[in-house]
Amino acid sequence: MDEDIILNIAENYSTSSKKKATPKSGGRWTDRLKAKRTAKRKHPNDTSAASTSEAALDRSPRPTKRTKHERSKDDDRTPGTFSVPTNPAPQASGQFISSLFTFNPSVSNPKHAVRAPGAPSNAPLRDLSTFSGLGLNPLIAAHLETKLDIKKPTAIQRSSIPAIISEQPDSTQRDVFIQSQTGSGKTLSYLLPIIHDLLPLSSLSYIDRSIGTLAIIIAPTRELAKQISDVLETLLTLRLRPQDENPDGETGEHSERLTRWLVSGLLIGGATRTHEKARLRKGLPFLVATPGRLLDHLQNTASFNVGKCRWLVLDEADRLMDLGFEQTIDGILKGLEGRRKLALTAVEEGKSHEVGGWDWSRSRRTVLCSATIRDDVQKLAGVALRNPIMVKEATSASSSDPALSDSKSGQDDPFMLPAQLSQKYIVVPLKLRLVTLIALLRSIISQATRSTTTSSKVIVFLSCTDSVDFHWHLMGNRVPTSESASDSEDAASEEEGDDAAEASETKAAPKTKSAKDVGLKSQFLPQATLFRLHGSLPLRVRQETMRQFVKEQDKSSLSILLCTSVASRGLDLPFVRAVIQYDLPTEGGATEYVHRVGRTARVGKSGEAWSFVSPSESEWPAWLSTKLRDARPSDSGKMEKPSVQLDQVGYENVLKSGFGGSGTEFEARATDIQLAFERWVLKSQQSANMARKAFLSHTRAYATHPSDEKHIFHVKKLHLGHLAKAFALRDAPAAVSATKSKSKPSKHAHTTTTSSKREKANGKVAKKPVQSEKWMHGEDPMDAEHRMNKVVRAQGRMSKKGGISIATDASEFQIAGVGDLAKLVGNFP
Ligand SMILES: Nc1ncnc2c1ncn2[C@@H]1O[C@H](COP(=O)(O)OP(=O)(O)OP(=O)(O)O)[C@@H](O)[C@H]1O
Repeated sequence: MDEDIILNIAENYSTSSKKKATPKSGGRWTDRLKAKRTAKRKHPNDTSAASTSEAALDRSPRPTKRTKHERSKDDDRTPGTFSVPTNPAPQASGQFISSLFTFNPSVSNPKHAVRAPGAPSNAPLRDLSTFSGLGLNPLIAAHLETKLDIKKPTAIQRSSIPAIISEQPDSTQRDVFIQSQTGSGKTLSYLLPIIHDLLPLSSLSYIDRSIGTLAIIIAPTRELAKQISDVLETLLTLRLRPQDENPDGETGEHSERLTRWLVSGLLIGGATRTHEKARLRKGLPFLVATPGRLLDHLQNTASFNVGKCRWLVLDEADRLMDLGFEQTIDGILKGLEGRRKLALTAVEEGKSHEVGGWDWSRSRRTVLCSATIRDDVQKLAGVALRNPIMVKEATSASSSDPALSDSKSGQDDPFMLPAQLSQKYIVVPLKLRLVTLIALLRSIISQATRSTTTSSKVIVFLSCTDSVDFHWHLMGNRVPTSESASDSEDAASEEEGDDAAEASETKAAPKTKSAKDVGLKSQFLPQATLFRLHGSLPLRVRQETMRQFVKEQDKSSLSILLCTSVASRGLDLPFVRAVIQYDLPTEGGATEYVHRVGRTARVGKSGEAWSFVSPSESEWPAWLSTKLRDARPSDSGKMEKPSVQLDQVGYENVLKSGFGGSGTEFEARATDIQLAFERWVLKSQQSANMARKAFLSHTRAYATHPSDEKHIFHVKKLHLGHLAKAFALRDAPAAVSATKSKSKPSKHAHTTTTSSKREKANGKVAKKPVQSEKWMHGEDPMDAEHRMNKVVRAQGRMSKKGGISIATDASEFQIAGVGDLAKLVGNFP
């Protein structure tokens, strides 16, 4: 099955790539000249022929000529099988190891230097605004300042707090839609007003937790729910005192913890239902929950006392919609309404033991938060919100009014990003993706260790769980065991806890006995600890990962988190220096991009966002920038410019920065690392399986880009043989999948799709296994490696001879000399 998919794709690629027009510009001048000459030879009368010539498609940076024999061999090649032009591989081996730096499509150079980021747009305000000046209970304001070091509100807090706590009759009955850029403090913008509203209930003589649930916050993922719950608990542990008491004294005769009754609870699955029911029975005035679990208790837990609920918050509304929670939320709204009616009827009929004084005339208010406004979010707002006020950031004290408006006003708003965020992209040939990632991470580590700030974390987004698992094991040099490889398979479903998740959580428990063992060291990334996070890991592994990743704040110890989009929404991970989108989002398009990059540049801090773009995806940056909005003031002084541009950085500069050396030395070092990774894949059956699985899952994920993005992301445009290299696979995809389908080494394994098919059709059986399989069976793979190294060295010499100008700006970030790197590679795997 897998094999068929790959074969089809590979054949399609072959056809389409030949039809593809060659760009007339971009690449090195030697390559362009070469292409032009070749085209002229083939089509002497056609001046435009260079753009379509086959020869021009080969944009090798190596300016050597291929022999006729080599050319014809290359032209016959099927995707994924590549010869080494200057050093033809021995025919006997049956396999060629593709050089990293040959046969890559040309990549145009950056058009301009990376621009300086703007002034922070989501930082706490510097004007005279204060929390108490916004009308917030001074006890809460004092607590924020003295205990949490939060002194000034952010722009969204300045808009939302007065809007939510307002006692104007027309405001108290209205719901609220909060839209604000990422990392702008949305959580406090609703939590503070809710605590402000509930705090006065502390003076009621009968108040205790048995009052039931008064505020519910719904979050789309377990991680986010846990994070909100942690913030809430910090706020609720305030020892709030009446104003006439000494705010400095921790204890005192008249000291009273007003919030003692305001207990908060977390419903996210993972715990048994019986345990959750027991907590609900005791009473949880604050509840943070994932949608499915909440609905479950609304439908099945009789003791869930929620009839007096005053607040419902739908956080990360766009993610809730992405995950298909529309109906669940509808069910929750109906469930809450039903329970309220039942409670009220019970009071009216005298069946309830209610103490008097409760204001039943006050209806529940709903707050919906989102960093983006999309049609589906507006649809949800239409269902969940009643006569909503739209709250957006007010950029100055006097502009707080314009920040409140009818919810429809934001209809066509593009997504806004923090102005201080530096957004960069690298167009990387597929074969070079893996080594470029390593180089980029090494550069970032180097900068982080030399920087005076504490930002020392990097988040790398990948397309799927298999790819996260593979890269984590590969970069951490951990050969997967059946236990570590099966972590994902036995664990809970991606998002929140339903029955299956709960059951599998329990079942997976013995396998994850070492939940603490979630970080790996990488030889190529000195001082860094590698973590992984995806929705298929058991909950306790996910939680331990988050705990350790967040805990690490020492800049001498850099943390790298490899993850899927599960980490993109709402997670507030402090000190994230950079977000790398190694794989661009397959779902959610620009919205997902905004959320992912929003993990850095939070509350006024600086941050970098890097995106890996394949040559066939080169339209993506322009497409994306039309959907984004810059939060920097425009020339006219207006705050929001229509769009923001991403800056391109040349992949060669990244390689030089990460691997150092002079001239083209970085090519040899990148090759060494690539070969070390390839050896790791060949080291064991598990590693090889993991690499293949990651490759296949990634390819499948890639095929799920929505149809309106297919002009940029189409699997047919991917050269699967080159892509295999990025998964440290030496085999062409067909051989990969053929090997996958056999538990034993395949007798039918071939290096080319066509020969494989042909021989199968003829009923012939190949006698020689491919090189990689030979090595698995005790034969030496080094011949091929030596050939590849030789080619790279030869290229280096020839590049210099060819007079290509080589930038040597690498030393700025150089963190390991040739010797160090060689030693690292030597020790790996
Ligand atoms: N007024 C403030 N001053 C300083 N720090 C603040 C302030 N308000 C919030 N923060 C901190 O800013 C960080 C980000 O806040 P929060 O997670 O609420 O942002 P967000 O807007 O919800 O982000 P996202 O859109 O990614 O979900 C938190 O660590 C929070 O403690």
